[in-house]
Amino acid sequence: MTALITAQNLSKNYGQQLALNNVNFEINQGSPVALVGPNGAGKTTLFSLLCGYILPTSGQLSVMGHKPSSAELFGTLSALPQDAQLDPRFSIAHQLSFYGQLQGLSSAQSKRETARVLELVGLGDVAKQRSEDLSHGMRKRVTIAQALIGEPRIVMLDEATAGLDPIHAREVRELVSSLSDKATFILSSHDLTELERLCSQVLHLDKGILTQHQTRTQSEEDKYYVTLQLARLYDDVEQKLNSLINVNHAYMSQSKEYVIEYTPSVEPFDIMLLQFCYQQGWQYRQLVNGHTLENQIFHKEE
Ligand SMILES: Nc1ncnc2c1ncn2[C@@H]1O[C@H](COP(=O)(O)OP(=O)(O)OP(=O)(O)O)[C@@H](O)[C@H]1O
Repeated sequence: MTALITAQNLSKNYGQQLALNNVNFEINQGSPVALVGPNGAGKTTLFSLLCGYILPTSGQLSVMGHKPSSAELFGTLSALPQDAQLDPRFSIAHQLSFYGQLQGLSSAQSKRETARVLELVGLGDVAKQRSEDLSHGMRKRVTIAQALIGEPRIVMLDEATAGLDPIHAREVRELVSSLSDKATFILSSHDLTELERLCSQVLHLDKGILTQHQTRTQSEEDKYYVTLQLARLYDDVEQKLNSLINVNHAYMSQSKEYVIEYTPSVEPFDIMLLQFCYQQGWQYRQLVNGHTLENQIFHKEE
């Protein structure tokens, strides 16, 4: 499969400030991709490079085989900035049609396109309303509809759920998931856990350095690991886990959370472990096969 986006030895300096440091990655068409990292990690810089707003200091970036700012990519990639606002003076339909016309659609085409994208985000009935009549979550969905005008193949959403309450944030995630067959979404966020289930690939940036991680598919080397989260702190958990016959090594990865490497046997290890928790009187919160993504990224210990 040809990659949709390829970055090779990509670096970006702002004067003395190194924002991206020799970054390499590939993004294929399909499931959403998460771009995660703390403030100042380089996420916006990477988005800006992909959009062709700025040029790399060194290295190559290719979007569908073209340089980001090239004319061939017009209309195939869209980006929604974190602080995208709707104009309170105009109806939703009026604004979206205007964006359609900016993309080169005729008035009639842009009206049809507006109806299509509003339908896609489940807001076909708000076309005549103004943004102030809509909830926060609905406004966000309208801006996502705006990003879908012209059927781009890549849609980049910067902090799509920032400032939304948990219910609206979940709605946006579900919307992105349901639209994943229409475009490849790249979502940036500070919050890894919110994107872990939605995205199949995570690009983790920190101080301009990138690491790539696959979610969902469990790698071979992760096969005989489980991550156990207990509901509370108990005494000597690590020691007791290490005394179990099938356990090769258990360590506390963070408060109340333990990563356990085991040797498989006839009895499924997870059942045995839960029975052990029950015998010890330990209440558990969750048991995950393999390392959690958070552990893969932040707790590469031992
Ligand atoms: N125009 C600029 N001039 C100088 N330095 C900049 C510029 N833009 C970004 N930087 C610096 O580059 C680094 C990466 O910034 P960037 O905005 O890409 O990070 P980010 O991950 O998007 O952060 P946030 O989550 O806070 O938006 C930071 O150290 C930032 O201060």
